[in-house]
Amino acid sequence: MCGIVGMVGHSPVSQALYDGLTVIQHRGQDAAGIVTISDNTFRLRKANGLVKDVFHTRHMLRLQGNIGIGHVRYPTAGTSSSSEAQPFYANSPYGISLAHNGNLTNADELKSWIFNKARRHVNTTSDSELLLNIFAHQLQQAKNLELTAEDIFNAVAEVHNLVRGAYATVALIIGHGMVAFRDPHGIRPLVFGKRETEKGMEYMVASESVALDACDFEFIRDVAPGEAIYITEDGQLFSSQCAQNPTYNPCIFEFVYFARPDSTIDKMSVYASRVEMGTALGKKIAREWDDLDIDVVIPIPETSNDIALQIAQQLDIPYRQGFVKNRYVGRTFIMPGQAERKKSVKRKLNAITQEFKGKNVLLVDDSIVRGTTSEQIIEMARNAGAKKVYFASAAPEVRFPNVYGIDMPSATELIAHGRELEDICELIGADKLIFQDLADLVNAVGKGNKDIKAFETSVFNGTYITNDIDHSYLEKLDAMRNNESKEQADKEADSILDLHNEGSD
Ligand SMILES: O=P(O)(O)OC[C@H]1O[C@H](OP(=O)(O)OP(=O)(O)O)[C@H](O)[C@@H]1O
Ligand SMILES: NC(=O)CC[C@H](N)C(=O)O
Ligand SMILES: [Mg+2]
Repeated sequence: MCGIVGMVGHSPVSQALYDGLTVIQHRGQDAAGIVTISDNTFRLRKANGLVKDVFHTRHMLRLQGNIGIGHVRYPTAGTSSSSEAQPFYANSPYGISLAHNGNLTNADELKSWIFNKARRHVNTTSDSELLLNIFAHQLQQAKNLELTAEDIFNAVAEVHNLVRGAYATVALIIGHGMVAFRDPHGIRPLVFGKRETEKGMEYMVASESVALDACDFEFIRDVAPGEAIYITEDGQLFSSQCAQNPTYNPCIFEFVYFARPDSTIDKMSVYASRVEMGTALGKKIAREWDDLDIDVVIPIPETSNDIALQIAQQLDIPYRQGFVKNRYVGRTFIMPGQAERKKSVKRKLNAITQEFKGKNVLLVDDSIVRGTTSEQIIEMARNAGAKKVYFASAAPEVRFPNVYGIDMPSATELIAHGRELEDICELIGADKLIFQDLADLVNAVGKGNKDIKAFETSVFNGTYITNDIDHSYLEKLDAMRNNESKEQADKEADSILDLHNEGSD
């Protein structure tokens, strides 16, 4: 999952963008970038790495201007090459720069369209660069040199007509301002807020509300599915619904894993939804495991902490933090390669022997995806002396690939794909295993906003909300992005793709 942020201010914005990116770092650890506008010129710095490593003082000094956007990347299309770090830039019309969270599902079609209809060449394999060029081409159709808000909204409407998939997007247009828009299903989150200053109102858009909190912006609201927000360089705000048939289908996995608990997405508190997940799963455990002989409930840090505490309370069993998390190792699931993910679990988590020795422990995680974490953690618990190791997942079995911005392209890499409970339990080495039911998960998250009639839940049930995903699409995606193919593509991209507009060192 990537993270995006954008700001229109009355004084330099680079520090607020940096701070905003730092608090949404959990959405992407691979690359980071900021672009600002000063004197009608883009100032860009982007590279592979964490926010703290990509931006040094010399870069921050270069990022002048009162308007800018930023991105943290977790690659889900193309390669991990720094040439595909964001924001991307197109020189025509006006000079546009764009950052994208999500994944387009008709990228091949769009690539042909952009060449044949717009005669534009896109040199990387990134779907986000395609999105930028489609948007740029549509803006080019405006009649007058000076763009109006209506011209911008018409361009977004045309983007919605052409592009399929998930896209929460923020873009800068030189001489005009900042545009943010969300796909017509609202799959990826996007919020905006305001901050009053002596010089006037400032605005920020971000993937998660926590970025607004960190930068002292007051939350205004979520950008609606299909809606676009346009803020001019001098701070006038316009908004318009640009999709014909928008529906509200946020990705449920944001609540399970991706988002920070202190964020609110589409009026639903991520923390509250995790507590509800704990209540529901606790009830299921009490219902289904009649010979309840659990001595202690232990979370697998960090995302499952709130869920495990609630399960412990529900079952009236002690809760202990039996694993210590190394604060210098990031999230393992969003690391780009399986080898690195596997190595990182032991570097990240270590057991406190006293909490395991001679006890029946219930380990709780938010989800089991590839099984990388659960398998190693259960072994660690046994090595620490646990008598019995039970395992609970706050999400149902993940059985289907994701095509909307979570890098799970290959069904065969998912431990629950084509397997039933007993097989999965045996594979991860647990004494007992339990998964949340999908209806309970939907209910736990949906409690916060009764207007959401359907979440994007494809990884659990194989129903893709955009209705354009079939077997052959998934086969192609698998061939292109399974572990081996990705490694190969990354190697090739590093050696071939040296032509890109990266900010210099
Ligand atoms: O079955 P797997 O493929 O291992 O994926 C699931 C695990 O990965 C995530 O943790 P991660 O380390 O990414 O981050 P966290 O610290 O936020 O829990 C998630 O919370 C699970 O623990
Ligand atoms: N996770 C995301 O949102 C990724 C955005 C885009 N598809 C990329 O790979 O850069
Ligand atoms: Mg985890």
